[in-house]
Amino acid sequence: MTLSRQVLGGSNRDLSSNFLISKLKEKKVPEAIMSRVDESNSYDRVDRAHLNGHRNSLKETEEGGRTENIDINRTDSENGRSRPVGSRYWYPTVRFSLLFAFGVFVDAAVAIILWLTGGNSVFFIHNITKFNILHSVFDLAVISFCKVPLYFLLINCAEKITILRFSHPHNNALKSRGSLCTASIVLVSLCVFVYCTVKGSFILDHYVNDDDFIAMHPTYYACVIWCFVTSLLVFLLSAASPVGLRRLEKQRVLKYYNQQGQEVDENGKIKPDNANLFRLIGLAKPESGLLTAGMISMLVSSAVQVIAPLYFGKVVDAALESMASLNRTVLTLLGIYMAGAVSSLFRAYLFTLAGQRLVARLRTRLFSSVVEQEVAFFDVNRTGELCNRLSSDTAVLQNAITVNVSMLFRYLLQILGSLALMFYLNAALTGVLLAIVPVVSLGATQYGKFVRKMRKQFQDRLAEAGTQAEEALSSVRTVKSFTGEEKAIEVYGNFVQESYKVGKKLALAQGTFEGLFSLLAYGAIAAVLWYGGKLVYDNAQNPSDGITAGLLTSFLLYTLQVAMGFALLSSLYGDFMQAVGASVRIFTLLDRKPDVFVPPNPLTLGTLSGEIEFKDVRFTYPSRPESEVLKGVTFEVEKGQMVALVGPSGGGKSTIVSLIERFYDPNEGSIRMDGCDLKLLDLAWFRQKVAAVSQEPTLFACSIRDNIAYGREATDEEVEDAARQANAHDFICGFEDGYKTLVGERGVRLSGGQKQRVAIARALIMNPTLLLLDEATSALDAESEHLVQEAIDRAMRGRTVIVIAHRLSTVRNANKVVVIDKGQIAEMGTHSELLARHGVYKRLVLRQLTAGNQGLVSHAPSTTSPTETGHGSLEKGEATKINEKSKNGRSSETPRLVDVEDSDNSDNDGEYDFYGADSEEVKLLN
Ligand SMILES: Nc1ncnc2c1ncn2[C@@H]1O[C@H](COP(=O)(O)OP(=O)(O)OP(=O)(O)O)[C@@H](O)[C@H]1O
Repeated sequence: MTLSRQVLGGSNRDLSSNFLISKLKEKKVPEAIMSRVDESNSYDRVDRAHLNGHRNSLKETEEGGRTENIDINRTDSENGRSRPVGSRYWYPTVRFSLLFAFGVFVDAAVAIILWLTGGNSVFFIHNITKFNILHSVFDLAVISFCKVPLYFLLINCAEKITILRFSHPHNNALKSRGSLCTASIVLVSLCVFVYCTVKGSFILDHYVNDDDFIAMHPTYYACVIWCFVTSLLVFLLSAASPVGLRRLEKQRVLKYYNQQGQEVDENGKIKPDNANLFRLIGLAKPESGLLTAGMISMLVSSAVQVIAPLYFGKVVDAALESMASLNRTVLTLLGIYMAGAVSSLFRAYLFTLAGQRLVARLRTRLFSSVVEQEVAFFDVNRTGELCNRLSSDTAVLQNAITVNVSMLFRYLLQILGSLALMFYLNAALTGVLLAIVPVVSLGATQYGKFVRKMRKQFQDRLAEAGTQAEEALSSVRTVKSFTGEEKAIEVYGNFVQESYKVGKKLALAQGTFEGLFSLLAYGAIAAVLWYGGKLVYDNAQNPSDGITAGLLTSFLLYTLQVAMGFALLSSLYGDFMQAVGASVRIFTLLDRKPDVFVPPNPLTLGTLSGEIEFKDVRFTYPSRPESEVLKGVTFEVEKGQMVALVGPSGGGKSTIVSLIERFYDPNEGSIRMDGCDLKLLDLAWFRQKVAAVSQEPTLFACSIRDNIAYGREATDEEVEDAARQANAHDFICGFEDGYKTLVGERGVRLSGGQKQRVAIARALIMNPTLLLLDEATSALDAESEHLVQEAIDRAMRGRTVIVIAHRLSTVRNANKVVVIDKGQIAEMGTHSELLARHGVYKRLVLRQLTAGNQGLVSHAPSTTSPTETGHGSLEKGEATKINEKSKNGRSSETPRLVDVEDSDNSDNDGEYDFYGADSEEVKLLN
């Protein structure tokens, strides 16, 4: 909805309102708004706490002076945030009072035009000089002229009082003033309606019963009918005005402003100007050349459409005249149609082409805007929904901005051109037709509103169903393995059913509207036919009277054309409203700035050694602000070191890795790379130096070669070299298409182990300084695990590595083991140091081993039996002992997480000597 009018001003009594006003003036805020702010009225909604905060921050800035140092913890303004200092209500442009005023204006204009049409004739003069209620419509024109300012004044006053009453519901003085205003509107409209009805009845009575009745000019009859119909409508609208005006309370929007006068949200984030019609049309600016050419073609084709019925009539008259005349007229008509066909071809081609170009550009822009969003954005926005924006919303805009705009102009030209010619052909007949138009238009507007609401609901339901389908289809393996097909079908079916319910209502509304519309349209045709037939009859009696049969034919065709034009226009209204909805969503995405701190001068270091320092890092996921995930984590990783992160599931290990990749920024504390805060580094440069291999790597649906070379341009040799290092070369060569083998969506055509090795090759080809690993274990068979482990071991050499460790062999080799528990560092040291401490780490090792799991971090129940476990996972001795333990009554197939204290105190007596591979460890565990 286009919001433009600000009515109430919020000002600040605490902070000098002069300050706000001067700031607003600096930003060239329109005078209208300024005066409202200046009013310092009682609708003040300034958040005092915010203002005080703002005042403090101002003070700080003044005291601190200007400094070149960037305080990266105070990123508010850089991220487009500044506290709101005031708020105001904005009201929609298209609201009751304006619609009412517009309607009254059109009503008066048409009435006056109909009166003036009788000009240059004796009727016109007699109308004024010999005024008679039965023969003049001068009185109707005067009433129409006078009622416009009166209604404008009254409705404006009523609206102001209604708005004041929103804040002062118990003010009796306001209440009575409001009632007086409303009563005045109703009274005036009632008087006008009564006068028009009485006058109309008199004229009708005399027209039908009085043989001496002196006929009026034809348009004066139309004027009487018009005034009767519109005065009834205005009276009904006046009676409904209290309800219409009160709706403003729901329609108004509270907007917040910062000290610069920019619109912000409650949190102070600058809000983009999301959707207005000009911006929507502005999207098509690059296509202006095509659209102009299309418009010219459209003008020609519309002109043909307007002229054609005239020639239809001429053909009828020519047929009654002579054969030669008929041939000539039909040939001319054919020529006109040919011109119309050629121009229609160009019109359709040019507008559709412009639409296609626009949507292609919009989709690319939208996709790049979405992809550039911070990772947290994707935590709260579902992929299916975003895909919907890209596909359906852009398609709606494509049609609205190009094809629908062309249709709008076409139908308008068709209606206006036809009406002009109709007036030219016979003004009285046109007047009869025009009297029906306002009723139809009002119905169409109401219908448009209803359809807009229903379509939005329908689209929303459909989008939800689409999201469900996308989720189920993209995880079809999981769905099938849990025999979730029926559930997925049911869930999808429910959403489709919901959309169907709305669709049903929409269908009913559409049917009802079309039925009523047809009734009115055919009624109009019948009325025209009757009156036209009478004129043809008069013409047959006396050739100087009435009209010819050909002219009536033309007139009927014009009537159909006007009726169709109106019908199609009303359907366009729904489409435009849908486009406005889609544009709000699209502009919101297009305007959204990624919530990531970008330093003014991003740094790139000459060399990156890979030293990392976490200093008192605290972090909360934006999507779950109530629970802090990292609670003051401090540790260091030296150059070339391998650091293992271990700890219970959900402790925060992956979060640490995500923070290093800068998917998120810490809320407090800092992460430094080679002594430099991560936030100050050039993000793209930094990410080139870091490679991550996750437990379940995602591959793209392209060839193996393209997957390996995803991070950078690489030669075939480099790709092959990386694949060799990752133990992937042999299996790739085993495929028929070798490196050109397509891996399928998310790599479904490769096994888990193969996928991981391709992912390792993809990381290695980047030659990263820092390698982030999430070791995978459970999903692989012994042989793949061995190959993957070997590839990982090789990849780790000569780099700084942070690994979320699952294997004893990994932690044993780590320079440092960091135990993360409940978002804090529980312990830190080498494997043997930690075992000697009898703390969380030791308990963790015992628990996992007792449960028959080989890992230090259990994510999923292991399906690998201990005897199958290869060298990469557990040492031979370790496997044997676990197996023995299984035989002792604890099945390794059903891992049991025993109570930590239990396992520590009772179960471990002499049982955990599987560390026999290393006698020191065995002692420590016992
Ligand atoms: N994107 C996210 N949005 C909100 N909360 C999250 C998100 N990712 C993780 N969490 C929460 O943060 C906490 C730590 O998760 P994290 O994945 O870092 O743990 P972890 O130690 O790596 O666990 P695991 O070993 O099971 O992978 C968990 O409580 C988790 O629910």
